[in-house]
Amino acid sequence: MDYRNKKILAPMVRVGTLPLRLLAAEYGADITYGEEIVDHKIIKCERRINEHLGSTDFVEKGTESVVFRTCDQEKNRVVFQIGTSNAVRALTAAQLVCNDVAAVDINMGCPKAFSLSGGMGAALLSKPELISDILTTLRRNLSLPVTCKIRLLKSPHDTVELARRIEKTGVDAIAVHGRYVLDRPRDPAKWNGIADVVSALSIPVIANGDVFEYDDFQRIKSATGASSVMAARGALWNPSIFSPEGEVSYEVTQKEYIRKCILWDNDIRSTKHTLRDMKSHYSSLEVPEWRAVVKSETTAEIA
Ligand SMILES: Cc1cc2nc3c(=O)[nH]c(=O)nc-3n(C[C@H](O)[C@H](O)[C@H](O)COP(=O)(O)O)c2cc1C
Repeated sequence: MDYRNKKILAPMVRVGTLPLRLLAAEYGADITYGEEIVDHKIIKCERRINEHLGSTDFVEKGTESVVFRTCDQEKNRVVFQIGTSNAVRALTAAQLVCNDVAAVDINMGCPKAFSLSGGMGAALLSKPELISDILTTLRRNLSLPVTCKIRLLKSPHDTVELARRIEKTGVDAIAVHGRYVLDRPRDPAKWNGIADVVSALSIPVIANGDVFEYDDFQRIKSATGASSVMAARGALWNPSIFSPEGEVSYEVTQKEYIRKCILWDNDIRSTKHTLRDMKSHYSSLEVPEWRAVVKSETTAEIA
């Protein structure tokens, strides 16, 4: 996988399932990350071909619960993001999916209590030896690209030192979310913090933070010198953000999203959660249309 000059759909829990990934790609996303999946969870799964949908499913053994669904169409651009705190488990998780995805990524930025208490996400940022162990283990044992996604540390010096250490593990690229662990999403992303990492490394750096419209892809690239750019909320609110032909209306992308959720039998909780995040950006949720969505028990009802 080439990480230069790419527009990338960021990993988003509950949101970055197959329908949103395919939609983002249709509008121009070159690489699409799946939602973070914790190693313990994927390790409990078995791979099944779903003849009916034409998908490859990773289903929790003994249940019908689909933990990760993908398809051939996205095989060359989908990135499987792992939540982990252990090199052996991360490798076991990656080996299970490695023939069906284009790359694997380790989440080192999630500040949520669930991740931190399990020693995952941003908890890794203060454990450089564990980071090296995980990334080196993956790099040595997998033939597909390995990356990680970090946040900024307290000082530019610390961030750059960590990034240099990560580069030494042989990873193919590093994504930098330009916020500190304690920052809120509404705090502005610090693009200069990303620029510091770009100047210090030779591997491609993927810049992430506050890309809300098509022109922002170029803006953040010029400001940071990064090789590629990753968008999360901007792409969730309107996946056509990736389109060089200009954004289409939210009503259109929402409809397309629901259509894909039906086609790929997306988990209803993921569909509702994603629609909620999309919708709340544009209007209050105190409207009859949204109340009807909340009550819906199937995607067909939502449609
Ligand atoms: C709904 C949602 C879910 C997210 N889930 C993940 C995740 O699974 N893994 C991850 O590394 N980051 C996750 N993030 C963080 C984003 O990938 C991204 O780093 C952050 O939102 C900043 O990008 P933005 O300013 O373009 O939104 C999530 C963000 C949102 C809004």
